[in-house]
Amino acid sequence: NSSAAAVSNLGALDAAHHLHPFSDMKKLNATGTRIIERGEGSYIFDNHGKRYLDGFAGLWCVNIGYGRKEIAEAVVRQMNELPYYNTFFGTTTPPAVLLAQKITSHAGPNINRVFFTGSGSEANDTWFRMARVYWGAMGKPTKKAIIARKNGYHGSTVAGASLGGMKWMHEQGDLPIAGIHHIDQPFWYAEGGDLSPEEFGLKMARQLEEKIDELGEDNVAAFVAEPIQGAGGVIVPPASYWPEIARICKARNILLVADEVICGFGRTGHWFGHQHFGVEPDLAPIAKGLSSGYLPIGGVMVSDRVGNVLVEEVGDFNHGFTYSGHPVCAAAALENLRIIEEEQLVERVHDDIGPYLAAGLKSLEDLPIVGEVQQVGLMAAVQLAEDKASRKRFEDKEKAGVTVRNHCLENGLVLRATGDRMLFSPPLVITHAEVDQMIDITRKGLEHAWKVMTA
Ligand SMILES: Cc1ncc(COP(=O)(O)O)c(CNc2cccc(C(=O)O)c2)c1O
Repeated sequence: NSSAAAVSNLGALDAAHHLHPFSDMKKLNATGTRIIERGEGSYIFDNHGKRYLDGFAGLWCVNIGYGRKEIAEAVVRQMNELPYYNTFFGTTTPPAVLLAQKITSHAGPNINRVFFTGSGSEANDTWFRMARVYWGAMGKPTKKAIIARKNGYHGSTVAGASLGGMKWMHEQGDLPIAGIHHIDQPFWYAEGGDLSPEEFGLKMARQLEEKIDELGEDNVAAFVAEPIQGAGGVIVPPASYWPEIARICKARNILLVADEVICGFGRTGHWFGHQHFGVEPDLAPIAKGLSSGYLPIGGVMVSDRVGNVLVEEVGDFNHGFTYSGHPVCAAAALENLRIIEEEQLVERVHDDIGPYLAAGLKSLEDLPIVGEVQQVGLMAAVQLAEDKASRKRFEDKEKAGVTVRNHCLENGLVLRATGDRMLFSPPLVITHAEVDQMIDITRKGLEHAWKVMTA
């Protein structure tokens, strides 16, 4: 109901007043922005009424799909009852309590507590401080260093961006901050050379042990990793990787942190990605699918190993946010999880639509441009290649990915390209027919890009 003039002038106003994340604003102002107005199921609609199949579920997050009125109704009820109150100074609110309980009911027997935040980045900053407080309380205050991975992504706060391994982010703002170290990523296609995936997985995991030896075990607090790297390109590690990582964390007495911001809440066909790999984290940041993006909320799932010390030994943990456990955001997340539970969406991903997507993606493998397909549940990547046999990638990786992405967009499909990897992360409610549509449009985009890149 904003004024008609303003609505018709949104593009110009956007350029004049609104700085976008991760965007070259000069280029964006020149090309203009696509104004998204509506969403329904697995589709979004722009202000010209054009419909797009959202193969990326917003930003990895709209797990239950768009337009679920139940969440709006739960939010209106809570908003009218108690629009905000905090959980500082001995107070709490029913949605925050009930949400913490519901999350931990899906997180395995050793995780029984949640610390709430407003985003996934804040969740990473939260465990970053929590891990050091934990080791202080354990009488090992020098265990402060965090080991993370190149090409990992953990957010845009100072600690989140430092924990992340994206060099091009570190260069803006003189990151990483002290005390954060990176080892290589388990990206076999690009970095495995002549090693088998299994050998490469072990080799990459053993870099953790080497880094611990280099830093000194008494100086290392934790290792953090996404079960499957998301923004880095949906990089599924070889099967040998996670068991070895878990073994090393246990043997060398460092905390294992699984960043579940993308992998959580059914994305992999399990409630959490670490469950797909059979490892148990001591700490796990969450966000995105927690509320399906309907309202901003994040948190850290805390194991009893850390939680009991935090409660029994630490006293005041001097950390937290105004919106930690925000009652309206928590109400939206509660309703979101109820839908995921009642419609058995996690099981659906594992037993039905995940395998269906896998079959669809497999049908693309015959294309000359497809170097590799990786998929777990409803999280997948198609690696583009100039020469399949040698795993040779295109010189201009960005151009290859953008060419596929733009062709798909023209044909009504939103896909994410990270360099020369096409990423899929559709809503968990996507139907078989919509997967067929997604695969068909992707095939056309891949064939088009092959012509462009080999012309
Ligand atoms: C693993 C992981 N951890 C933390 C964050 C940070 O969450 P917040 O954004 O809520 O602070 C993320 C977020 N991941 C994310 C966010 C925005 C864009 C893209 C992309 O792949 O283009 C990915 C993430 O993927």
